[in-house]
Amino acid sequence: MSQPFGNYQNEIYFDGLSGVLPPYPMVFAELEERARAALPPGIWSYVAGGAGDEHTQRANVTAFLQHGLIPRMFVGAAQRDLTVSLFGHTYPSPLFLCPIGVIGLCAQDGHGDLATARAAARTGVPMVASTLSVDPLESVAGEFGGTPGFFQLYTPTDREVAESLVRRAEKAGFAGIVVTLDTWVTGWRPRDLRTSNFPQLRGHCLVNYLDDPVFRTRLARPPAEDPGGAILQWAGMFGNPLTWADLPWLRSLTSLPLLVKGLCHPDDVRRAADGGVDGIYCSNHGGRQANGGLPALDCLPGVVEAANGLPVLFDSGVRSGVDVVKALALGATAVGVGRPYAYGLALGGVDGIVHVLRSLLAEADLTMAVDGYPTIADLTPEALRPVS
Ligand SMILES: Cc1cc2nc3c(=O)[nH]c(=O)nc-3n(C[C@H](O)[C@H](O)[C@H](O)COP(=O)(O)O)c2cc1C
Ligand SMILES: CC(C)CC(=O)C(=O)O
Repeated sequence: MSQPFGNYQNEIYFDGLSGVLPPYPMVFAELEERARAALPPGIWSYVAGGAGDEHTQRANVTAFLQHGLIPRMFVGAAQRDLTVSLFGHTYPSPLFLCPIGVIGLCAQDGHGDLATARAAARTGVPMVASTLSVDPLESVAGEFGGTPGFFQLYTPTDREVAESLVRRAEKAGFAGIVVTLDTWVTGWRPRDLRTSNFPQLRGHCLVNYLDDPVFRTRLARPPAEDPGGAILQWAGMFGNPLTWADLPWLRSLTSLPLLVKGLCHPDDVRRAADGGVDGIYCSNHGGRQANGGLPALDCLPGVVEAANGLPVLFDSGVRSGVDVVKALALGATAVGVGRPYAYGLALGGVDGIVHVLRSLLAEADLTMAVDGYPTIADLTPEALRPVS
């Protein structure tokens, strides 16, 4: 049995009774509103924004409303089990922290990557650490405590630099490599075009390249002497339009578990599985990359079926504990928290992230208790009906 996450509710009640108001919002709408006020406008619009008119981004969220949980009685769900086994490690809950490239900049001290890793250590919720970080991947992994996290690779076109990043992630103790496939080019993002701060934001998140011994051999002069040259060198190798022909090479890069992020089509899932990946990560990048697509949740059942038993990580649109329960019922092995934890970080650093995670878990746990689904195994598509 995992820890009773619902106890967080009692803690808040008792704090409230002793006159200490909960310092952070309990629901996403308020979290978002307060983060908007707390973050510098350019960072806010970058994090909150998406592709085109953001229809897909909104649909990711509303898709959850199309599914209703059916409560079951006489189940006696007094004990719940939310533990999940992933690649040989048992995590206390099915949540994970999505890779967020500029998460570093959402923290008041500019070290949001480290803060996220510390929140992972405190909650047992693993972090998928982005290549695009403010803090070096070795320092991030150094904060994981007993919660092994994953390294998300943006694959540079320079294969030796890619290999070096993976070697470093292995050496730093990451538990797996997540290769993101849907962002080799940035989508059409009107909010970023309006604020035109995207290049500057990215420029702050290149430490993993600038520190990399192989990347540095590609530079005429060290980054400290010629920062502009280093950024240009990086920009020239960032976007790698990978094809299926690259999968054997990606697979050969590591013996760690390899996951591919951004898969929504069952045929792609089957082909990736045939190519030897260890896990599928179903996501549409939170609607940041292509507008006009299906909500990621609608793709999940097909992905799960095609994955044929491989673990399926899911993100895009998760805003509540009930959303977590629904994604599990549709077959996700683990459910990713994206923007909500960025907002928690902006409001309260490590404590803010921990609060967001504990709130999601308390709501998920209590929903499973009330609705009579005590374990994740009990959550099947049968637990859901379409909302008319
Ligand atoms: C500001 C921001 C930066 C992101 N950076 C990355 C990244 O570096 N690598 C990656 O694979 N996904 C990145 N993502 C996508 C997330 O991993 C995830 O797919 C998405 O946030 C899920 O959608 P949601 O935030 O609406 O729940 C980013 C998302 C946001 C909001
Ligand atoms: C486009 C990348 C540089 C970062 C990212 O993944 C994102 O902003 O969604």
